[in-house]
Amino acid sequence: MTVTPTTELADPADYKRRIGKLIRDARIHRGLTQAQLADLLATSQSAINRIERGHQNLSLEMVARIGAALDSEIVAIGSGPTHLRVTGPTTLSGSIDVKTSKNAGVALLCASLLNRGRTTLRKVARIEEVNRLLEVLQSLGVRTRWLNADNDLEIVPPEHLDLSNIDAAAARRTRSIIMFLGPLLHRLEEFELPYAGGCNLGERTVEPHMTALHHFGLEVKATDGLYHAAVGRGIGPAKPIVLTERGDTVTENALMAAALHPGTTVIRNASSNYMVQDLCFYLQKLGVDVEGIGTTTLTVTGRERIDVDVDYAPSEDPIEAMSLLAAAIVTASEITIRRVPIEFLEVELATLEGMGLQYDRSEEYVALNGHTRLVDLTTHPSELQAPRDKVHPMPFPGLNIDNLPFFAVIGAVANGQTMLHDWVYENRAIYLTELTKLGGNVKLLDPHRVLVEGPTHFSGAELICPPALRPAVVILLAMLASKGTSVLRSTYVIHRGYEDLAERLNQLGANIETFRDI
Ligand SMILES: CC(=O)N[C@H]1[C@@H](OP(=O)(O)OP(=O)(O)OC[C@H]2O[C@@H](n3ccc(=O)[nH]c3=O)[C@H](O)[C@@H]2O)O[C@H](CO)[C@@H](O)[C@@H]1O
Ligand SMILES: C=C(OP(=O)(O)O)C(=O)O
Repeated sequence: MTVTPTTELADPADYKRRIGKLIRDARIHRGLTQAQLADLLATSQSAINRIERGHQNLSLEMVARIGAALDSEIVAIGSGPTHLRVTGPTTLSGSIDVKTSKNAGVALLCASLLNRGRTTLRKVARIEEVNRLLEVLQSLGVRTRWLNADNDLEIVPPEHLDLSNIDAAAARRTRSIIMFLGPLLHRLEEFELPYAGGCNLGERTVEPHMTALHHFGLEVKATDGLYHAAVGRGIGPAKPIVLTERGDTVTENALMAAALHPGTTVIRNASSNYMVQDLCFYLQKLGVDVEGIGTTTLTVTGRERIDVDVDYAPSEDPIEAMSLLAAAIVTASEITIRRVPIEFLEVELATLEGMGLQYDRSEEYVALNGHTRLVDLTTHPSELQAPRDKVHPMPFPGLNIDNLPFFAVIGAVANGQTMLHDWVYENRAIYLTELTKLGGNVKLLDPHRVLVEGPTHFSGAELICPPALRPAVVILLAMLASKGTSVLRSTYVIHRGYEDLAERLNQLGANIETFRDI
């Protein structure tokens, strides 16, 4: 990724000179010659000279390496927000692989706390949500290590977990911290966890989690930004746990609590969604008996203690696959999206077919987890019509709630009116109206219903990322189709769930520059 630090008004040559001067000052401060710094960086003295005079474009990696070599905060990559500058309209071409899912990644990181042995997770998406959870795990004394460029990740919990130094700032940036409750209730009798955070999607209850885990003796009081948890020992579910909402993370929390409960637990109205299935397959590798995977009744026979070295490869992300499909559709491009977890995208594809999307689908093959069915999809530029009926999500095997927002930008390039009904989130649909700033015709009928009228001729504009992952990506995709230059500011929320999205779209022919204020 090339990151260009900038202030909005600075001329590009000027910020290169400013960075060059910062580097020169830091080098002199460290008492190094240009040749000595060049040696440390395995480059030439003339390259350092060019950098210091502001005559050289710098990659993010190079700036980071210079910062490390000079032990200088001044040239280290700052912690300020990153922004994207998109030049469009773009036509994409080529192939792209779907990465493994954020939602299985975070569940598996939490589940690794059940195991006293070593967990190796293969090809984990290197995204900010994972980074936050790794920071929290490390602050509890868990050893975590990226093993290679394939993003294989090793996790080794300590004999005793210490919550006294928990990284509360990292914990508060993710909702997934709530999934520490299930594993922790077996290891600690009393503990505190910061409130779950994450995207701003309106009220999101944690009550179903508390009710499910109460069956395992967990009592939680929430005050002063903390969940105060106390666990009654020797308590296990006396009857099936009936979830009041078919939520993904609540199902995962109940599964994790059941995994270390040495009896049989039945979970009804369980989610059978992709991340839940990945978690179940991992639990099976830990020696936990799980029946009913892919259905809404899970029967788990847990173990008193789990201590195994285990290797697991989570499956590909259906939401990233949908994002890439949407990218191809809005830019009217022919691309091949490889490793699409087709069983979690059937309704989305059927809806798109109904709208007129032309595509080819390869034979199915199996993901590295040994279970999930994958295909490669090749899109063809197609004239789309708005769907006759509203597009609405349902728990799996319905249309995934996280895929619904992409139908806003797809509806915008289709002929006619597309109605989206997001009954799930109190406050996510509202962000889709940001498409109007790029020329879209998007009306919020009420907090849950959006009407999109197409076709749209998008044109570039400057926007701040909405504080919600999928709507933010929807805006980015519309920018790919927009004529002229667009700027999308403060993109952390996108990095929360996508690894190198801008760079990977650039490999397909997009023109997206990442920059940062200094
Ligand atoms: C880390 C992770 O895996 N996150 C996913 C998970 O979050 P998670 O499992 O945390 O989702 P929530 O429990 O917050 O559910 C999302 C919203 O749907 C409501 N609700 C849910 C189920 C139900 O049967 N009835 C109902 O009303 C909830 O009250 C909430 O407002 O599931 C969400 C819904 O699929 C996805 O958007 C998230 O990407
Ligand atoms: C809402 C989402 O996730 P999370 O549960 O991490 O907020 C999402 O993935 O779009």
